[in-house]
Amino acid sequence: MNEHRTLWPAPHPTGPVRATVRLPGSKSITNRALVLAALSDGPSVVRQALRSRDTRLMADALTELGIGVDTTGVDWKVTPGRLRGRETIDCGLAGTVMRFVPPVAALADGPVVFDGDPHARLRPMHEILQGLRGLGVVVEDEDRGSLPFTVVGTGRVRGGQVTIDASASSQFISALLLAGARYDEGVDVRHEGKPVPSLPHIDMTVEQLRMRGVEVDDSDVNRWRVLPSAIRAVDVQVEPDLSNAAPFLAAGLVTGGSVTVLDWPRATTQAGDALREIVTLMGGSTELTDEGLTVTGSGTLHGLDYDLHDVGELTPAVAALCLMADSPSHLRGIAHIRGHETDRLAALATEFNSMGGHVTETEDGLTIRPTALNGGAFRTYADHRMAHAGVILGLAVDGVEVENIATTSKTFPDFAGVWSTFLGSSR
Ligand SMILES: O=C(O)C1=C[C@@H](OP(=O)(O)O)[C@@H](O)[C@H](O)C1
Ligand SMILES: C=C(OP(=O)(O)O)C(=O)O
Repeated sequence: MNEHRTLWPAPHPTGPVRATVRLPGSKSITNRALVLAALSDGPSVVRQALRSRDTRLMADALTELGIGVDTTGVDWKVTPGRLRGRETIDCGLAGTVMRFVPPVAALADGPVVFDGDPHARLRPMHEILQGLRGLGVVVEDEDRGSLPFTVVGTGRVRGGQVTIDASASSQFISALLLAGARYDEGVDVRHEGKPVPSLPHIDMTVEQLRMRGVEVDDSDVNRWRVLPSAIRAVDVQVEPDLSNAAPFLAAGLVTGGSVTVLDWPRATTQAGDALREIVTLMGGSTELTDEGLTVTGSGTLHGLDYDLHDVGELTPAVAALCLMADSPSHLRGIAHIRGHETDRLAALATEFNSMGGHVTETEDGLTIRPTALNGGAFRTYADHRMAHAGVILGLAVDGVEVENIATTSKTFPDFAGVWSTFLGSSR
């Protein structure tokens, strides 16, 4: 049977879930740390790097470009070197690879070809390619504005001022900032267009740059300046991936149990930290201690009227929770997630409705009305977070079968095993 057609019976707990879990590292932090380590002035270590498809693709991409990336241990060692062209980079379906690596490849000494999974060719790239051109880089894409394309590296980049429309993805901005310190004039990036989504992710980029001694001015709205400088090699500790905590916290909330995610940071730029507010608004309680974050549910969920513009990657999990609420929900500000791993608004509406849901797509979000739900096959469209939505549904509904659960390997090693063990460890 084709692996992608396989259906995985989502565990359906029969009582309140009371369990603790330690989560793998953050994709966003790991991939930023790898890029910055590659551009640094000496070797450094990414401690407890996330070992998943997206981070392996990043390690492989940097290796192709001539960087030493030793991924044999829990801590990954990165040794910068001369950036090499005449290579081909596989981006898979990773936004962070297809957006963050081209500005690095522009510093290589020859052309670098980029391509990825079939769906990756549909993800927005035009504005970042235009941004690179505006900074003096030659990019050949036969006017596609998407993968595949070639970045013609010449060993150096002029840099300077550029204006792009980053309303489709914050990663366009992050990408130019991450490599910008290594350009002759640094970068001065302005955004013009509808509001930039996922601003916490840009804050994460700025924080990671400043940690390495790079001067960044983000004092104006829609403008980010990175001064030209060396990037200091710094060892970093990767935080647990808080967006991937969503299904685990949902287990406490949906079943009226209590779940602890260990090592939840007290302060973080991760978008997933918004789960604390969302869980509370839906009727759960949260407690943040030195051990981690504990979410306790009452077994009843309230509907949500919420703008997810800053934290769009949480939408599939939050929408699944809304499906089980006692009142309608309106999720707004997320038109851009039509350009994520799949068109997430369409995919969520289609799959939830096939389980008896009453979900309608709006121009920039979803309206979700509570109904009686049924089991059945839940399709995932090669999207890890669709699989998370499916297993959350399985918490409340018997007989949910999640297609291609292995798609979760994009950002979570052995999610199915960890999820089953976690639910099985409930006291
Ligand atoms: O920079 C990053 O690490 C990310 C930025 C966000 O992208 P968008 O701005 O395209 O939503 C987020 O959704 C994605 O999961 C990771
Ligand atoms: C949008 C996401 O990923 P990517 O980094 O591929 O854009 C995501 O993980 O939800």
